[in-house]
Amino acid sequence: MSSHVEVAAVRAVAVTKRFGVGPAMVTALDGVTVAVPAGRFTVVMGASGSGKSTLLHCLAGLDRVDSGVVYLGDVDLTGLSERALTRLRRDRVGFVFQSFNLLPTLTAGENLLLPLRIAGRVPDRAWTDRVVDVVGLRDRLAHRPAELSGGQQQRVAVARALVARPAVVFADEPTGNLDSRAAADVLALLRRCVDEFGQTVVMVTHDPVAAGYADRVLLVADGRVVDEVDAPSVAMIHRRLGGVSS
Ligand SMILES: Nc1ncnc2c1ncn2[C@@H]1O[C@H](COP(=O)(O)OP(=O)(O)OP(=O)(O)O)[C@@H](O)[C@H]1O
Repeated sequence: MSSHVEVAAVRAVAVTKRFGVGPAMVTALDGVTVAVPAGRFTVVMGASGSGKSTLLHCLAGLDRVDSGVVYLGDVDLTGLSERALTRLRRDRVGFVFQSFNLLPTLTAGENLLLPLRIAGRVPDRAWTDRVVDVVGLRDRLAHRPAELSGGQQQRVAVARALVARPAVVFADEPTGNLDSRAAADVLALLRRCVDEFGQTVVMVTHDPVAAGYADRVLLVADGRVVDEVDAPSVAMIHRRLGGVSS
């Protein structure tokens, strides 16, 4: 038996989330209890509409839950005011979305420092330099998004998520708009953030190949986490997905 004690970076306990009312009501999360281990790369998979993005948004404090509790570290997000939640998201959470969400008028360098500037924080030069090197953007910092490839834009977005040293980086289909080569670059980059910085990463994806980069895969079906697979092979993910996505 392992004596290793897994520390959760973020946890959901009996979380329920519904959208709409009456006959149009959808239960997107149906009593989810799950822990995301710190310093690991966790991937969330499942069929379309199974609740993956809703789970990510609830874990990240982007969406309020209807019942249950979400803990980021030991902070109960459900007990926070809007203001406190906004501050916590700004200081403790990084986001990467499918659409890169960069400001077109700013350079890559300005984009990646924007959240810190908005927060009134002074960037840590040594850390920012390290992040820029890891994402491989040193010679692109003066370029605007339109002058960058999709893969490069997404790497700026990953750097932007990292510079504030968040407790958790949440990524929702970060490779969804990329060709397979750029996607592989971004996935390798996220993997490196975990291995070199001890960053906690949680990523929603449809792509079993992307799941092959993960330490753990959470399989979601009908608003529930129905399986957890450690150190999955791509073939294993295909098999398990086949079992839940009918
Ligand atoms: N804002 C919303 N209003 C109404 N229903 C919603 C809303 N967001 C999600 N839903 C519903 O909740 C369920 C779960 O949606 P969610 O986006 O979490 O699924 P998903 O697994 O991420 O799907 P996909 O892979 O297609 O992105 C779906 O039935 C969806 O239609």
